[in-house]
Amino acid sequence: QLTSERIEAAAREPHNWLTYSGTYDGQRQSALTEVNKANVRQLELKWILQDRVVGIWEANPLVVDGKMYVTQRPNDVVALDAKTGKVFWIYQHEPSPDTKACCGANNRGLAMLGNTLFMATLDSWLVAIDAVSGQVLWKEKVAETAEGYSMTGAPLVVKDKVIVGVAGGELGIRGFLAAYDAKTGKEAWRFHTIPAPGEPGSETWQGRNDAWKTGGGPTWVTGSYDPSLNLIYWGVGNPGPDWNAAQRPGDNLYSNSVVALDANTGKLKWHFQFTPRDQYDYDSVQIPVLVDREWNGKPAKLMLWANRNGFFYVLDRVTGKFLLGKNFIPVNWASGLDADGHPIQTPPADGTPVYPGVNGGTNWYPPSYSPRTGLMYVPIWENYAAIYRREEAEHTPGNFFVGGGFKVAAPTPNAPTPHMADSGPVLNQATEETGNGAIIAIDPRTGNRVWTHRMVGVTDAGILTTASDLVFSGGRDGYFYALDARSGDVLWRVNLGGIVAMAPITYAVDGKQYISVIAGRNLVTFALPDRR
Ligand SMILES: O=C(O)c1cc(C(=O)O)c2c(n1)C(=O)C(=O)c1cc(C(=O)O)[nH]c1-2
Repeated sequence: QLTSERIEAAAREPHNWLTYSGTYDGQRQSALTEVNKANVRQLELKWILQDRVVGIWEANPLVVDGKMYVTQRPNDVVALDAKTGKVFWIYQHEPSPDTKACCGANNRGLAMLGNTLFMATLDSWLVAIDAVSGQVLWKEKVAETAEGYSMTGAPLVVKDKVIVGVAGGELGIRGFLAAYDAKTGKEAWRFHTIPAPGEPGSETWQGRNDAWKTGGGPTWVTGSYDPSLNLIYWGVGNPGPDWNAAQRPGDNLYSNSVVALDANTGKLKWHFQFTPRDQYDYDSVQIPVLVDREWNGKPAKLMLWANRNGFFYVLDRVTGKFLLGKNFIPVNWASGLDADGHPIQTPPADGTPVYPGVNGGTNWYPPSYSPRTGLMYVPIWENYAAIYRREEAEHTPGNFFVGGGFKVAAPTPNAPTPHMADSGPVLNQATEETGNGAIIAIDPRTGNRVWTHRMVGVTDAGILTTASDLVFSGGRDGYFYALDARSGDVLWRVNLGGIVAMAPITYAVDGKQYISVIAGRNLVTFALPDRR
């Protein structure tokens, strides 16, 4: 039985991976050390699970007491033996073909409580599934496909509730987070990321009277949770329409913000907006990384955030106060941050390149933080810009509401596979991307880069760190890497032949450490050779 107490203390059972980021703090750091710098080169293939569908596979598996649970696109759930890869059961939900998702039939994984798994489906159902039998226990409709909503993120279980976010920032939605009773599926609270007239924040929507109704603010990546403060932290995406900010004068709260909500009631405790009145699609949906360490000589509860807009931030997570900010790549949409962390916006002239481009300096890819090195590890895109075209957007329910378009500014030769190339019922917005991917280590005390590991092409992969000072990640070039967490040196790499588009995880069964990563259609699991 997976209790909420066990999830809260997940760091104490590193043989399991109990929630999206491994632990509630979003650090994606494992205490397992069997695989270390000296032996990582000996990692060998243990088993592979192949997806039935072609397309980018972004799911984060959960591992609970020797069993693994993972989703496959569009909305299959697979239960398997974490040691051998033997499949126990597969549950298939076929999302309604009417569903429009901006960026592919993505699904990033499950949440679990007790013996129940929770999946948010592309057509916006929250489905509760019995982890033993694969049977549906209950299903709730979270939002309407016809209004432009979809769901691609993994839910987050907090105490007795399941919290879900929505996608649809390009489709004229009004974003929200919703909490459901894990047993019954009854809705417990809903927090709208775009305030209605009269609510606090509504003064930042000075456009047409109903601009807030189609104001975007999606919540498509899983947030973090601090049990000591009982606060849920969740990133909010772009305002709508995306490119034509002229249609929505004002700062457009709570788009491109982090919101801190009371976990019991969904009431807003504080917010911090990274990109007011965005016109570049800088969704601030990155995973909030919660870190307890000294700040100015005193113990502090911090939040670290490398944002899609190209800036790295340190916030006080009790109050939301801005402590430090610095760009981690060259940017030209802002000349810097003011004393409160607000960007000093310097919009480049229309028709000229904006850095970073539409995919940002980083995106949804999970970062990692190691309390051992004190460094934050971030997958980034560099040398990557977009030129925007802005025009009047007209809203029709369920259709794209973007107000223009963009093209990638400077395609590099031999650009890698477009990551939004996809087929099926889902519409794609972007067809080409370029730039260089890298993994960087940032020192939170200064915001400076400590090291950079450059890749061929860009990356969609998140990062796992371990207490043996290893950094695992991959790229669109198909390589899976182990780097030295202190120097960034490549200790081991293997070509898996497909895009690595999730964060690796690690777990142990019968005392043996495994490392799983998805590349292309394959979930590949490695371990050290068995001792004979
Ligand atoms: O505004 C939204 O609702 C929304 C949703 C999603 C998604 O659900 O995957 C993406 C984006 N925006 C987006 O801007 C983006 O760059 C993106 C990349 C990806 C991906 O899975 O690689 N999804 C999304």
